[in-house]
Amino acid sequence: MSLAKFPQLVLFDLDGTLLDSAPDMLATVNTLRAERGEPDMRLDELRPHVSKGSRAMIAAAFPQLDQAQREEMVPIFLSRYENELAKHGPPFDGVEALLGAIEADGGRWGIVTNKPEYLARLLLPLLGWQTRCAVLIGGDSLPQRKPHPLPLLHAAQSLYVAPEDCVYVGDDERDILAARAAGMPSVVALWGYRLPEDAPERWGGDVMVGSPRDLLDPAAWPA
Ligand SMILES: O=C(O)COP(=O)(O)O
Ligand SMILES: [Mg+2]
Repeated sequence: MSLAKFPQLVLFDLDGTLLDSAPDMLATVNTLRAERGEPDMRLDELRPHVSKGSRAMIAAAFPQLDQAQREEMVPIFLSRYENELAKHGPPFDGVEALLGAIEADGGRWGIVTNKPEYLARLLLPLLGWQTRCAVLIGGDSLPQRKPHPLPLLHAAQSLYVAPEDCVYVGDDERDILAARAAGMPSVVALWGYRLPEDAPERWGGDVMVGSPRDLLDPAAWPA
């Protein structure tokens, strides 16, 4: 039997890391496009933008709008997305097994997302995670968001764990930049959302992993 253990606190990004939210985002975008008489966008067109946040998705879905018009659409996008939360996109395959394995090992896990906190909090009970997630920080919970290290440092500190004893798992460059700035080891989640020009091997993560199932082996985590 391996003596390796999971990190005592694992912090996860949400969209593109724990949750395959791209289909929910696609339903949101297509509702807005239908309201404007525009045809549906395809999943493969929207998916690469999902971890870059609502503004990036709006820019991808409505390239004809100027900056001010896109900004006006942000609250409308978020309110439409509230109707689609966890309706079309489940956690990625292997995520439930991984969270269960961390818990069975006596470890804790939490979420640090750039999504507005109220939306992330609405998702927790829909996913059955409300009593299991030890800490949740959203993009508007603190004065700074990822790639700033503050959300990761705050999450670790709130549970009295040193940053170097945590690991952050995320699918976007800003996730890895935030972890590095926080002095926290990081895992690049290659199963998530990326643009063709993104180069995850250059982000400086400690390990790159292809599937949540790969992390079921404690030896796969940063040493
Ligand atoms: O909504 C966003 O900005 C993306 O969310 P994430 O940080 O969970 O990937
Ligand atoms: Mg993400």
